[in-house]
Amino acid sequence: QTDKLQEEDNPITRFQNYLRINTAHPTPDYLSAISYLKSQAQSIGNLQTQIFEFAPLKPLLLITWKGSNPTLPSILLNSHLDSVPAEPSKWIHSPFSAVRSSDGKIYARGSQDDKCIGMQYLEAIRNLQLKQDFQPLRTIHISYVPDEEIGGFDGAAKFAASKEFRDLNVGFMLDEGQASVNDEFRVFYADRSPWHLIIKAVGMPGHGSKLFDNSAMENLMKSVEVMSRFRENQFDLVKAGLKANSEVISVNPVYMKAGTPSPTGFVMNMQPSEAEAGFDVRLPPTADPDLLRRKIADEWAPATRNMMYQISERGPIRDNMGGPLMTATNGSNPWWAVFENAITTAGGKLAKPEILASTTDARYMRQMGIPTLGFSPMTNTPILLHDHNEFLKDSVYLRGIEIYESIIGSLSSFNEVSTF
Ligand code: MET
Ligand SMILES: [Zn+2]
Ligand SMILES: [Zn+2]
Repeated sequence: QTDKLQEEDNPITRFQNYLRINTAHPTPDYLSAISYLKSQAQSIGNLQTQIFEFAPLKPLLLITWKGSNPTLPSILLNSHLDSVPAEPSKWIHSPFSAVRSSDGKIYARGSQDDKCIGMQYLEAIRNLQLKQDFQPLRTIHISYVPDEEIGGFDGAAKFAASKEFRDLNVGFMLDEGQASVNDEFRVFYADRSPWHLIIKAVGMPGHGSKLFDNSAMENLMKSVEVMSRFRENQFDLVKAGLKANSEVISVNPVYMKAGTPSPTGFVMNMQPSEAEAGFDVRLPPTADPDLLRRKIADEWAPATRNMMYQISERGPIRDNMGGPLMTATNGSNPWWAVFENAITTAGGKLAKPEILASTTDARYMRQMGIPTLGFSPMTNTPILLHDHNEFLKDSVYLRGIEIYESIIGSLSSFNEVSTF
């Protein structure tokens, strides 16, 4: 057969092809993702590519468009290669099929978080290269990093601390943000910091019928009650409109583990001697981590109630001066106005800068002192990251490319000598 249907090559199909690479944990296909992105860069031309491996089997792709004045600090556009897992049976389309519905919704794990921006950066550069009169003054780098969804320790953390990163002389960076449900673009100047908290109770085992004090389950449940009250108090501040979701400390249970297993489930007439629960905790940059540590030790998991706990702090929470890890969005940061103007010039409206409720790799670069904004150009879009049926509309995606053309054009042409 000679008339084999040739697949169309356009921004949407190129996005779909990236989405079809299964980069979900626990076995993200980094090699296929990188080879796809590299081939995209080659098809654009005039770009250099480098692959780093700061940890074994954790490749990182760097794409570079050299500026006419490479001595000026460069611009870095970051996105992560990996995705969280998906439960295919709960999706209306398979999570790695990137099906486009008749109303233009492209369904895929990663469509919002964050493969959209990874491809939009490239499409914007593709378009800028077609403009005869455009040549970047500053060098533009795009980084595709592994492992963001599992903390970034073998990805952005090692990258940011490397000599290779220092040599890029990055002056300003963009990383992922989050969708906006209205027609204003959202921008994020800080992230909340994640802690993984595990609390564990031990106690005397006993017959299922026996009432006694200090069982492991009783002790664990008391802690859960105390923590639920704290959670409610924080949530009340949000519900009352006093604080944004991202400005309070969130504590959400993510697993509970207890019981004596049996072939058909659990032994029902035994009270277990051990019980544990895991929590996702997020601290806004203004929170006092010492205060929370004390609260955990004294109230949430007190040794007096036979409780043990383990806090795993997932990344930095303070800057190098001991202050909150955030990027200025005022006159003290010359990049801010360039960014803001670029959005306006493209006909976009920008919402008031926010703290991100979740966490991104940006924290590692902010810690290196690099001004970093979180931005994913998705307006009028429900926030579906880590959710079932994650999708992005084709029209929103294409509009995002135009927004990035404006942003990348402005940032790379910014001629002021940096003063910080
Ligand atoms: C725990 S590190 C951050 C991973 C992911 N981006 C999240 O916010 O959950
Ligand atoms: Zn993400
Ligand atoms: Zn995510």
